[in-house]
Amino acid sequence: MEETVHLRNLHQPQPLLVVISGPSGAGKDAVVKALKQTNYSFHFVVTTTDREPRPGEVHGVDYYFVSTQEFERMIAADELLEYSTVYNQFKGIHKSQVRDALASGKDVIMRLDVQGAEKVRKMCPDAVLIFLAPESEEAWLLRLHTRNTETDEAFQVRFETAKKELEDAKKFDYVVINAHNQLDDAAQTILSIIEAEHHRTTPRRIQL
Ligand SMILES: Nc1ncnc2c1ncn2[C@@H]1O[C@H](COP(=O)(O)OP(=O)(O)OP(=O)(O)O)[C@@H](O)[C@H]1O
Ligand SMILES: Nc1nc2c(ncn2[C@@H]2O[C@H](COP(=O)(O)O)[C@@H](O)[C@H]2O)c(=O)[nH]1
Repeated sequence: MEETVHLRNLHQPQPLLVVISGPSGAGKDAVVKALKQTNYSFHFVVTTTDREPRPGEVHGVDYYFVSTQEFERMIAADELLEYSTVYNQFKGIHKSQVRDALASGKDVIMRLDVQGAEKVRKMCPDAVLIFLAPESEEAWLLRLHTRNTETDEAFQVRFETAKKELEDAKKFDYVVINAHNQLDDAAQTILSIIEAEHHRTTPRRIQL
């Protein structure tokens, strides 16, 4: 009698939880936007925040904008998977959003500051952590200045925080350089990482 060969069991990709992190101005939002423009189908986690929307930001697309009181209610009700105070404002991720997306079989991508990424690592060791970084200090400063969304004081806080965050890059699984005017290359590298992750012999298993 011939032995059965279980080829079908060899490749069974599981949905990934991918965290894109890195210092302010590294290009996290830009790279997520670039990923959305590719054929890759994923769920982008929309963060809830109590900060005011910036011009052009859309509720439900860029963030869920809520009052501080509503955010505090979510914390008390234990509705958030992760939350942090980032530059004096609350940022957090609703558990149900992530669970529903993973249950649908889609990869889930979230962009978090570095402290948030570390919290997700503790809660979910099988998450894929990607540290996005600019290629030089000059390019990075130019980028942050060109975006023109911070006061001088806020800018300085982000810059000082970023210097510390760079030291944490080694705790991540991957580092991707988002070189100036090479955004599509950075997005492509992230897609390659995700593709490779789907071919692991032992798939990462996300349990929340
Ligand atoms: N590769 C790149 N080349 C040139 N400009 C870029 C590149 N990547 C991003 N940018 C620009 O740099 C600025 C900062 O990018 P972005 O807002 O995506 O950073 P971020 O990491 O999400 O920052 P924050 O953490 O403060 O939200 C934006 O104006 C964006 O358009
Ligand atoms: N810890 C978390 N950080 C988050 C989350 N969503 C976004 N962020 C990060 O906050 C800063 C500031 O963002 P901004 O839009 O106000 O400039 C930035 O680094 C984001 O990546 C989150 O859910 N948790």
